[in-house]
Amino acid sequence: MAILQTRGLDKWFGGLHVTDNVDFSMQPGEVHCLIGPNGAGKSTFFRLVLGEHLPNGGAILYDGADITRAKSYQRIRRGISVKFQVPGIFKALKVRQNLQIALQDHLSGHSLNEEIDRLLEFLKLKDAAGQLAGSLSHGQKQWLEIGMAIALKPKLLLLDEPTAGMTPDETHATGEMVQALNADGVSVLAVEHDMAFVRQIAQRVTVLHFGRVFAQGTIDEIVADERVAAIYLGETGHA
Ligand SMILES: Nc1ncnc2c1ncn2[C@@H]1O[C@H](COP(=O)(O)OP(=O)(O)OP(=O)(O)O)[C@@H](O)[C@H]1O
Repeated sequence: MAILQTRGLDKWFGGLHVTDNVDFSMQPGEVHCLIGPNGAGKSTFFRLVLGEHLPNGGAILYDGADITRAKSYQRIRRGISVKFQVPGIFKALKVRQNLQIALQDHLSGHSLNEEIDRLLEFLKLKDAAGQLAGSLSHGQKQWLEIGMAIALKPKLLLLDEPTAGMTPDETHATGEMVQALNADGVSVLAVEHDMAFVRQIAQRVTVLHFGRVFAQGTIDEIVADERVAAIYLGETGHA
C-alpha cells in the first residue's frame, strides 16, 4: 500500500489549472523528489497534501486513509510533517529551547533531555545548543527546522527546497541526514532544484510541468530523458 497517493488531483486558481489530473504514488520507506521548472505547481501540490489548499477534484490517500478533506492538524496527527523553505524557528530562543518546545508535549524529564541531545547530535548542532536560534548560519537554521519537523517522528516528511541557499558541504550533509532518516523508516517527499542533491537522496523522481505529471522514474531515467531536458531550456540555476 502506498504511503501517499493522489488520484486525478485537480486544483484551479481562477482560470489557471495549477494541478492537472495528477496521479502520484510513493511507497513507504521511499525518498521521492518532485522537480519541475518554476511555476510547475510543486508548492501547490505540497499544500494540497498538507491540506492548506483543498482540491477542486480528485483524491489524496495517505497510509490507506482518504485525507482529501481532512484538516491540516488531522494530517499532522496521522504522521505527516513538513519543513518549509522559510524557517519557522523561534529566533529569540536558544537552539536547545526550540527543540524542547517541539518535544515537550510528548516527553518530559530525563527522556526529554536525552531526546534533545540525540537530535542536537543528529543535526550537527551540539556545539550551538546554547546559541540563540536567530544567530545560527542559514544552513544551521534549516537543520534546526528539520529537527522541529522530525521531533514528533513523522511517517512522511515533506521538505520544500531543503537545500536552498546552502553551501555544497551543507547540502551534502543535509542529504546524509535525509538518508539516515530514511534508514530509520521515514518516507520523504522533497521539492528540490539541486540535481546533485536529488541524485544523492532520491529513489524515484516525479517531474511536474504545467501542473501535470510530465515524467516519472529513477534519477538516471529522468536525466536521460530529452523531453525533460527540453522543458528546462532557457532556465538558469536549474537542473
Ligand atoms: N494562491 C494562489 N493564487 C493564485 N495563483 C497561484 C497561487 N499559488 C500559486 N499560484 C500560481 O500557480 C502556479 C504554480 O505555482 P507553484 O508555486 O505551485 O509552482 P512551483 O512549481 O512551486 O514554482 P517554484 O519552483 O517557482 O516555487 C504559478 O503560476 C503560480 O503563480
